Amino acid sequence: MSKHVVILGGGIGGIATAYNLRRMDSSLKITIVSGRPYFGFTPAYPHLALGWRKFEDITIPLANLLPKFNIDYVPENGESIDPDNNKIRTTSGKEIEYDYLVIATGPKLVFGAEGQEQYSTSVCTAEHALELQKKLEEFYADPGPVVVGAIPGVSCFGPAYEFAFMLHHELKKRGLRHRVRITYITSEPYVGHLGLGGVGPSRRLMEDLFAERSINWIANVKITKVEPDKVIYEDLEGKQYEVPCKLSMLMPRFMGPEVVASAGDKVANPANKMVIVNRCFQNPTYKNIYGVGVVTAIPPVEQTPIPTGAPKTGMMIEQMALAVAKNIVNDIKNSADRYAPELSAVCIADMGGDAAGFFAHPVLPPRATVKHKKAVWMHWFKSAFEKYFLWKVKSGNISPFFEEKALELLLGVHGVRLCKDCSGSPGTC
Ligand SMILES: Cc1cc2nc3c(=O)[nH]c(=O)nc-3n(C[C@H](O)[C@H](O)[C@H](O)COP(=O)(O)OP(=O)(O)OC[C@H]3O[C@@H](n4cnc5c(N)ncnc54)[C@H](O)[C@@H]3O)c2cc1C
Repeated sequence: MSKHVVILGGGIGGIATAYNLRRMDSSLKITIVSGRPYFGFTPAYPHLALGWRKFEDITIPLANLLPKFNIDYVPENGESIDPDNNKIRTTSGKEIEYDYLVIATGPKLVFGAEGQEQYSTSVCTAEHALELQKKLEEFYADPGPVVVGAIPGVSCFGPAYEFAFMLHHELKKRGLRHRVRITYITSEPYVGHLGLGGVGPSRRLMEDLFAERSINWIANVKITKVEPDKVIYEDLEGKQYEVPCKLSMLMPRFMGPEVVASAGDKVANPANKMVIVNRCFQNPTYKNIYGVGVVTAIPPVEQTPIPTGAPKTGMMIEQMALAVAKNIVNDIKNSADRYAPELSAVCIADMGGDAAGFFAHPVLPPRATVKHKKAVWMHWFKSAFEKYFLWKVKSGNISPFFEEKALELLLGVHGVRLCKDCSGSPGTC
């Protein structure tokens, strides 16, 4: 009888794992369980907030898409996991048995500063971005100071930089830029750290980009409170300061959702409830459970005075999805070969007219390759990549051979590597 792989989550990680599995083994039964009825291209959510994209441009309904590739779809969230009996329960109480479980739920958002959820905004989901779009329309009619930034414990800083740069661009276009003071406030020890310990000259570059755009910055501080008209932060000595604002967009912290915690401490990291995985993204205790994407527990790149985490970018997630699919298929075939993702990070901060890109390979230093580029073509590249990624999702082929070849030739990235010993922390193979 064919094996059943259940995947929790229909985002970048879940879809990429499902498509890789389908390509590698046409006989597998694959089920995606995901309460959000669409695939959303998360990197375009800041663009959605600014009205530069429509919801329909960057989302694809799952119910019609997945059956085309012989993937079953359950339009509900997973509520609990019973790892000893190999089954999950959905929010409606349906029990689904699995031979292999891939947890790819993305993060639970933690709005850790007092008043953040109430008085600030976010671009982390399409719904948040649409809400922000409405607020921005009111804001343009009566503008004032803006704070953009990240609270302590954030791992995903890219969207905050992007939003600050893109808002600058939009305000200029509307002839409003001179009426809006923009301040970037962050838990990173310096701007351009990005949760990655910096990438080449990212500190100098980000400082220059902010200075050229008249964006003030305050780094190495803890945002503690948001009020309707101000953001309050604390320095390392605990001294408090406030910055007035009419609008703020602050990145929340990420942790694992309740469904991961329900599987117990051998699956959920006690500190952040993310999925405990080894180098090959397999849970060390329950060997038929894997993690892919933002929900996996990866150690920070370095300790920082105010806690920050390592971002899990799209390229890293595609590499995780490829390794996990290979490992599941090899396990079924009784092959001993196991693969670990290389974990290479690409961050492209769109700035409206141009964009700044960074490449770190691998993410954990020492790095073999570090590249950076700021150019007009990078802006067009990011927009073209969005269309290309959505095409991949629509066509059911997430890892076309030409993409693998191009990454190998241009960046020296192979995506995954054969791993002789899976034990050990992610990114160390
Ligand atoms: C605003 C933003 C911009 C970003 N921009 C970039 C970028 O430009 N470049 C880049 O490389 N990376 C970027 N990232 C980082 C990363 O690529 C994205 O976060 C990416 O979407 C993560 O993919 P994922 O599959 O782990 O999670 P998601 O894409 O969030 O997908 C998770 C899915 O699981 C579903 N789910 C949640 N709970 C459950 C449950 N209990 N049961 C079943 N399903 C569940 C969710 O509804 C969602 O559909 C960005 C992140 C954010 C937040």
